Amino acid sequence: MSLYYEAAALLANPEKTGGSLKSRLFKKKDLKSSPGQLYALITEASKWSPVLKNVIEKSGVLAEEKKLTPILALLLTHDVVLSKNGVAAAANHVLKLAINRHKARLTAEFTKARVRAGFPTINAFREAVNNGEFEEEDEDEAARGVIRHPRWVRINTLTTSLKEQLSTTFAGYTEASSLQDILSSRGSAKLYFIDAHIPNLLALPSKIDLSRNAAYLAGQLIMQDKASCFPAYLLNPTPEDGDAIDGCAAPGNKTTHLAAILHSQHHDGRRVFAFERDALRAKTLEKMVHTALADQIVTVKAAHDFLASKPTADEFANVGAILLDPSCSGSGIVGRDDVLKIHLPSTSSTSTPTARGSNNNKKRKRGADKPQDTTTSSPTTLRLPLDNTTIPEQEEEETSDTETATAKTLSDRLTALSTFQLRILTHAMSFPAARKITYSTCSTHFEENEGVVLRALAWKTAKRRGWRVLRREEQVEGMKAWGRRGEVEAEKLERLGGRVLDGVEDVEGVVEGCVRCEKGTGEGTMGFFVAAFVRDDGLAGREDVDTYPLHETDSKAGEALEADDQEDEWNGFSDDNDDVNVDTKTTPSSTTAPPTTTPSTTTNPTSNGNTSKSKKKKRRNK
Ligand SMILES: C[S@@+](CC[C@H](N)C(=O)[O-])C[C@H]1O[C@@H](n2cnc3c(N)ncnc32)[C@H](O)[C@@H]1O
Repeated sequence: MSLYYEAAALLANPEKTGGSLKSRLFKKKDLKSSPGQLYALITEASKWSPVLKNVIEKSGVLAEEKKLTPILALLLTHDVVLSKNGVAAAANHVLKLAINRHKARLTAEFTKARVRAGFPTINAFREAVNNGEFEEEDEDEAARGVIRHPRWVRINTLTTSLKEQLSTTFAGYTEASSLQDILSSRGSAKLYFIDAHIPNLLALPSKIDLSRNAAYLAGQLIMQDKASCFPAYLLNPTPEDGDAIDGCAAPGNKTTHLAAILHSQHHDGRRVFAFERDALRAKTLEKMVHTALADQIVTVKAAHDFLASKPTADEFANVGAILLDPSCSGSGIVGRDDVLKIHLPSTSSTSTPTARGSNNNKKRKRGADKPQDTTTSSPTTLRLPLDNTTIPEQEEEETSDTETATAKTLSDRLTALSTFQLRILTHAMSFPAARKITYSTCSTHFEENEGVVLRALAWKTAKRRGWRVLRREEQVEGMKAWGRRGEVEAEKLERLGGRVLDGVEDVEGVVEGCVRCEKGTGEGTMGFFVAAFVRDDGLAGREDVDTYPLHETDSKAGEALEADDQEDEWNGFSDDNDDVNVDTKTTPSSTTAPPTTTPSTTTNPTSNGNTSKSKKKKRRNK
C-alpha cells in the first residue's frame, strides 16, 4: 500500500477504533511507510486543507479521476503543489499518474488562491496557513467551552532580551492587556501578553507558529509552558549558591532556563551540571544547550544516572542548588492540537456517488488496498482526535512495552514512580553543599507530588540536615503571588501513615509552600507541581553524607516503603488519567492491587500533622 493509501486509510478509519490518530499511527505494526512520514503528510495536508479544498474543486480533478477519493485528492494535491519532490511514488504509480495529469491546472489554481489571498510569496502564504489564518472560527469549540492553551514563549536571555524581541520578532504584534485576551483571540491573531509571574515570558495565541522563525531557530526563543518555568525561577539560585545541578535534564528547557538565571547574575565561572540517563535524550539535551548558547555554563553529563553520582565528588563541592524534574505519570500534560480538522473537497459538482461507485467496482478490489471514502456529496469537514495521550513537543518520554506491562495499573505505576521520585529527591538532599532544591512533576497526582514531599521531609537524615519546604512568604515574588497551592486529600494523607506525618511539623505550612498548576483553566498552564526545599543551618560537611534506605537495591525499594507504612499500606489510587512515563528501574518487587476507593472528600491537615481521623475537606488556597 502506498504512502497515500495508508494515510487515507488512517484518516478514514472505517472501523472507528484504536483511539487518536497518533496512537493508531504509532501502534500499527504493519505500516509500509514510516509513521513520521505519514504523520507529517496528514498534519500538513490538514493545515492546508481550507486552501486546497477550493483548489481541487476548481480544478475538476475529482470528476475526471475515478481512482481518487476526496481524501486522496487532498493528500496528493498537497504534495504536487507544496512538496519539493512532488508525489512520493514511482513514476508509473496509478495515483501519481492520475494526479499528475492535472498538475498544471492544480498549480495554476493554487497560485491564483495565493494571489487572491494577498500573499506575494509562497513563504508568506505558508506562514499564514501555519498560523491558522484560513481556519474558520470553531463554533463547536466555543459551545463546548473549550479553553485554548496559549503558546508560551520564554525569551532566552543568554542570547537576547525581552526588549530586543519586542522590537524585532514581535514588532508587528499588539500587547494584550490580559491573558484572557490571548485565550479568547482568534488562534493566529498577532497579540502577545507579558506574563505577570515569570520574567521574560510571553503568551501568544495558540496557533501562532514560530517554528520557522529566525529568532526561534537561533535559540533566542524557547517554547516552554509557563508552569515548566516555575522550577528554575523558584529555585532562585544566587551567586552565593555556587554551582547548580539539573538531575533529570533532557530535553533541557529547565536546564537552559537555569543557565539563563545564572548568566543574569554576572558571576562568571559558575556551572550547571545537567544529568541525563538516557543516551538518546542526552543528544537532544546537548543540542538544545548548544542552540540556546548555554554551552559556556552547562556541562552535560550525557548517559549519566544522577542516582549513581557521588555527592562528595570534588566536582560537586560547590553545588548549592539542585533542580529535579524526574520522570512522572505526565497526567498534567496538555496536547496542543487535540483535534485534527480536515476540509475535504466536494464531489457534488463533479460526479455522482453512483457513477463513482460503479466505476470503482470495475477497476479495483474495494476495501483491499483502498480506504473507504467517508465523504458525501456535500462539502465535508473531517475531525478526528489527533492525540489522546496529550504529549507536548519536547516533553515526551518513551515508555517501552516492558515498562507498560510491568506497571499495569495506575496505582502500581504511581507506587513505582513515587518510589523512584523519592530516591531522586533524597539523593539530592545528601549533596554536602546543597542549600536549595526544587522538586517538580507534570503530574496531578498527590502520590507523586505532596506525597513525595512529605515522605522526604520525614526522612530522618533530611531532618538532621535541616531540610524544610520553602514557605510561601519566603518565595520569589512571582511564586509567592501564585494562588494555586498544594492540595492534600485526607484519605491519601492517611495512607502515608503515622510515621510519615508524625515526622513532619506543620503539614499545613508545607502544603501552602507547594505550588500547583491545573490544566484547562484560564491560567493557560498545564497541570504541574513544584516544591522548593531549603536548609539554613543543618549539618553540612562531606562526612555527613547519608542515603535514604531505598537506595539499597531497586528491588528492595518497594519493600522499604512498605516497611515504613506497614499498617497503612500505601499503593496509590485508581484513576483513569493519562499515562505517559513509567520508570521501571524503580518498580517495586511486588505490587498489590490497590483499593479502588477514590476519596470523595478531603481534609485540611492540622498543624501537628495528625490527620488520621480528621474530616474531609479539600484544601486549595487560591
Ligand atoms: C520529565 S523529563 C525532564 C524534562 C526537563 N527537565 C525539561 O524541562 O526539559 C525527565 C528526564 O529525566 C531523565 N531521567 C530519569 N531518571 C534519571 C536519572 N536517574 N538520572 C538522570 N536522568 C534521569 C529521563 O530520561 C528524562 O529525560
